[in-house]
Amino acid sequence: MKAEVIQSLLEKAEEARKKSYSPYSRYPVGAALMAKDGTIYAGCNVENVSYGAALCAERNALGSAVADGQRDFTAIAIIGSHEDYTMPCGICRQVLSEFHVPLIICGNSSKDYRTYTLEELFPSSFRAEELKH
Ligand SMILES: O=c1ccn([C@H]2C[C@H](O)[C@@H](CO)O2)c(=O)[nH]1
Repeated sequence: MKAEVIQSLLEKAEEARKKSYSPYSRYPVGAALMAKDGTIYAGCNVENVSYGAALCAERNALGSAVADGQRDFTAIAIIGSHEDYTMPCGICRQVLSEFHVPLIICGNSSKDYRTYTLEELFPSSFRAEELKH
């Protein structure tokens, strides 16, 4: 993926991060998911007084994209902390795996990031084919 495209995803993730509702953890996260047609869907974490009801930025971005009819994606960028690279949680890895989001860009600012393949972050995943066994 071209550096300029990664840059624009990180910028969108950073914008969404500013809208995070995270009064309990005080850890705002933003995500930006690119569909194969180039459309970008943003999401932020939305927490709840019942802590377990919190929704992560990545899953909110994916939900918006799917509701808009998207099923094929090229990459997702995530920004949480500005001190460290923000890695997706286990549940988000499972959900990204469902839609085969192939590239995960973990940023700590719009300029500094690391990229991982889905396979690197979520190897040997549980697959739909297994339900047929
Ligand atoms: O990849 C991540 C990791 C954490 N969070 C959120 C969940 C919770 O609101 C806060 C602290 O865990 O960060 C995300 O949105 N994405």
